[in-house]
Amino acid sequence: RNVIEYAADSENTIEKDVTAYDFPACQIYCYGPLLHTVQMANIFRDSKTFVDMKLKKAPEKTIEEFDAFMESKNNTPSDDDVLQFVNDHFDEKGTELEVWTPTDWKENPSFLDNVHDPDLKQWGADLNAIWKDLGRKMKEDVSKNPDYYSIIPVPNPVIIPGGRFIEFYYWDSYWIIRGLLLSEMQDTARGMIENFLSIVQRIGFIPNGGRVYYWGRSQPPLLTAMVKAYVDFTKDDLFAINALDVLEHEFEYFINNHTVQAKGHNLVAYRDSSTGPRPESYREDVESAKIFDTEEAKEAYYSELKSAAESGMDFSSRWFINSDGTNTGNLTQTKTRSIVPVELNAILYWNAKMIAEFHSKADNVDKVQEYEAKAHKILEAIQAVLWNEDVGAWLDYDLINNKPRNSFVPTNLAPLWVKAYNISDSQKISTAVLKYIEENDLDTFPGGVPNTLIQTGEQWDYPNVWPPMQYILVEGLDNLGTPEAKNLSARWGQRWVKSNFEAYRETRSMFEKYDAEKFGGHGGGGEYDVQKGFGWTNGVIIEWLAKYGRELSISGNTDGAAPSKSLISLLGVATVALIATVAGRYIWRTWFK
Ligand SMILES: OC[C@H]1O[C@H](O[C@H]2O[C@H](CO)[C@@H](O)[C@H](O)[C@H]2O)[C@H](O)[C@@H](O)[C@@H]1O
Repeated sequence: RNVIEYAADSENTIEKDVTAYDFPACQIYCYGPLLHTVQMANIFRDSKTFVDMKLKKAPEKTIEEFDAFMESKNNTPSDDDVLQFVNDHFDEKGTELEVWTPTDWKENPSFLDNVHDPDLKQWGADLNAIWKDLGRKMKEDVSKNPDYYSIIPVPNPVIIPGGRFIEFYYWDSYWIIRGLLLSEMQDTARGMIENFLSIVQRIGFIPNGGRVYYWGRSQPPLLTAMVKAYVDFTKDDLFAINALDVLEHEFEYFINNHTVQAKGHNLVAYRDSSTGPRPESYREDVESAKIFDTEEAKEAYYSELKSAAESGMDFSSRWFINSDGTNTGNLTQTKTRSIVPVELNAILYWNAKMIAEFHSKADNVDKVQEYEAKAHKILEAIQAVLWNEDVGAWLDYDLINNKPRNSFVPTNLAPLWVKAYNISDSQKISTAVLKYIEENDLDTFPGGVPNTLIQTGEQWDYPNVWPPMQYILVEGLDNLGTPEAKNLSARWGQRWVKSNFEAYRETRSMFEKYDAEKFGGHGGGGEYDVQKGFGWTNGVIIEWLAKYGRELSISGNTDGAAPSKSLISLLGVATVALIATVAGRYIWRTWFK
């Protein structure tokens, strides 16, 4: 049965989660000799291009013709031969989609009334208009002939991230949906959430993005939070109540498929259930896997890479564990499956709390107790394994060396965002966390807080700064509620808005990531060019224009970053030298002349 047949089953109780074999299109786009031959021929600059192309003939027929083609070329076709085969059998990338103007788009959403600075107001209006560029609708043929496409059919149009990402991405959609709600586009937001609910009903979980080749992994599970955002904005409690079965299913899917043990507690870690290299970055993975001698070792490495992709942080020194147990090294030391990540556990705690809250709206007393108890267990585990009193933050846990990973990542503060701590400890945590921020010099970067303090060339490492991570930090500090934490939160939020504005003023573009070192600078590195658009970036800025718009002004636009500790010590040395020189001269003149 294919995904459409799953959808047609109205009862839709999912007995198992899907595998690649449930998607006939997977024999083209997820694994096998055709995928290998085309991706290794290096005919497209971006490996994602090929897996996004539509088939001209049914998958089985295409495979048959591919086998004949290989035989005719003695199994050694030239790159030009392969290109010819691709042109004969595939349509261009993206032909399955139409640009879609959201029907509920409004010219002057009320968040703009909160923005007083005229330049920022105009920028807010420009961002609101970008929703129209990022709207995509699937052509009817996709649901009639899903086997001809790698895209996963969904009932409603979507807002995409932009650039090379022309399909939905799971965690990106959380910030997109919040931005849509503030832009008064409730129908579009609801349509996207309904797409996700239908995907869980058909597939059992939400894949990384809207393509069959992402079938083996998810992304940070934010569907329940999307429903919560929708209900908070619309007060439509019934929407949440009706979604409960699906939300529970997704929650259980994560627990059942991601649980690991640490210090006697059950926690969750990212993982992937497919085999082989990432189809969308096939050649890159095969190349970097060359250092491994055996097929088994290569396979384990592919799994680590795909698990890192499930985290959304692909790739980063955050996931490196080298032989001495530290995170220096390179991509081939990626060991995602052996690291207990702070934010994934915090998000699951949050999901359990929100599911309990939705059940309480329906007076389902037993279910409220059940999910409160699940939340409590996760919180206990987070407290016992991840919170680190000495450091003043939560730390990922290394299951190979059985020790915390004391290295900065914004997710170390993710429990503040989802309130995964004892609220009565707020003052103590605030003191500890602010000391941690100070010690790591995190307030000194003009372009935002970097994702790590280690430079590896990977896109989720220094100096790149990512919108969802700024959001987690800023909202987390705000939630903490102490005056000091709230003050820092507002400064970081406003700095981010100003820096994004500076980049926009210079380039007229919104980027997927930015540069911590440069106020108004965009990010780079990793395996593809920096992308523009950009869904989550726009969502976060719209939210913070609404939040800070009355007090924000960009006249004399500067970062307001604190001087770094190294700069302070440099200034200190310079001051001492100056005083010594002046004093020396005085002594020389008065005593010796
Ligand atoms: O093609 C390489 C990788 O691209 C995606 O990851 C990046 O973009 C996503 C969309 O904005 C974002 O969700 C993710 O955090 C980024 O790292 C994709 O999600 C990966 O699976 C893929 O391998």
